[in-house]
Amino acid sequence: MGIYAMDFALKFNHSIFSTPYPPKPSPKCRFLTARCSLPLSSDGAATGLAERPWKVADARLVLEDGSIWRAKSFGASGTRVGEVVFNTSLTGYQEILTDPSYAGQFVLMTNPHIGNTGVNFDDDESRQCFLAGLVIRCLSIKTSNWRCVETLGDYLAERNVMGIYDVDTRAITRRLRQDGSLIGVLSTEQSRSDDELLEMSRSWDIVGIDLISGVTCNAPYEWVDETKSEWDFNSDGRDRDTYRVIAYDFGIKHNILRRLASYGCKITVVPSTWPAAETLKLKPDGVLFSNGPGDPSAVPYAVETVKEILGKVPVFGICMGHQLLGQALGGKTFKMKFGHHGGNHPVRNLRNGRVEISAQNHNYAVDPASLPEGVEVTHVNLNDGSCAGLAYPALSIMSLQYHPEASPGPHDSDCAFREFIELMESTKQAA
Ligand SMILES: NC(=O)CC[C@H](N)C(=O)O
Repeated sequence: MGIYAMDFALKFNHSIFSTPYPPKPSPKCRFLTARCSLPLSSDGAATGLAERPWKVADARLVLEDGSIWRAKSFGASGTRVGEVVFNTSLTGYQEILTDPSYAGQFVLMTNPHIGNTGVNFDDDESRQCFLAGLVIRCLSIKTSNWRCVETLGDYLAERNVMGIYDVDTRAITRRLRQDGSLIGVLSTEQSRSDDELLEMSRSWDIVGIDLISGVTCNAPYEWVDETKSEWDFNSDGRDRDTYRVIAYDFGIKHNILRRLASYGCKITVVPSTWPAAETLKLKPDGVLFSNGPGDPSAVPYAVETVKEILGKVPVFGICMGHQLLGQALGGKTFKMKFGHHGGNHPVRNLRNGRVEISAQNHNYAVDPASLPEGVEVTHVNLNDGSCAGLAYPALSIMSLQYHPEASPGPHDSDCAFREFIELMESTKQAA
């Protein structure tokens, strides 16, 4: 970590140190004093993350546009190819690392300081990290959190995930915003030439690949865990009837399941290829189509399953599930320039006019103009006007392009789960 980063860390933590902000001239000396007195040998050695004087740039990120970004590696070593996307979340890197929707992608965090809260036992959103790698500006040399059990670097190394730091994430983000998503190759292998890595990046594409088959579960299972009481922020689900929900796992995040359970659902999670007929045989009150990685046009089998279920039971689609619903209704999806990835995207709920701050992670979107009459656009992304939610009341369909379960938050859209419960309730009563 450079002096700039340490200055940032100290300014950022000014309230902890009770120093005024902006600091008066004298604290400048205190920054340097603090930096020199960092206990590198004790804490540094314990975390394994101390920047040693001899750590030099040992990794390259080669983008398909021909740019080469030298960086320092942490986590696993090797060579990986993937699509580079930037995420603007300030918190939640553990949840992001374990969101299966990032399969095939390098996640670049725009927050310049990552790793400071380490990794804990509770925050994984799936059984493993499926992403291609992590790209960050500064790797925290210390961890500080009451739940921390491990450093970010150790966590990634154990899971064979590559990370790089000391790279100009701001410059790469500006390039992605200007030119759109880019494929990149990350490598620590000095034996590979720049040209070889560039060729690799240019001969791979995320479009048209079924990434869901690599992340879905192998067999159906029951899910019972609710949001833990110390974390629950909404008691809406208490004292309700129970609803039997089948959740299609296209890369499902655990917090979707926890929120459904907290709202009183009895959930069976099924693999992405689970036949619609088997689902209907179980006579569920509702079906959830989950989030998931990659191109929704590359999984026609999933669209067929959705089609067979529509109109027979209330359904809720989240992110990939929303895109598959859009296609099943006859609409089209398209790839966005650089997508939406972050925990701070404003969305307008057109039914009640309310603005929700939402967590988002998608590169594709449904084209509302391609949808048949009767399908209602219920939510709009306020950053670019793209479709953020759909409903088709005649067939008891609702869907969101973003994440109502957002973990670690924001929680503005949690009410979508209550709406799904109400959809199942009203359908039950009408039967
Ligand atoms: N989070 C998701 O479900 C992502 C959906 C899809 N993979 C996309 O990038 O648009």
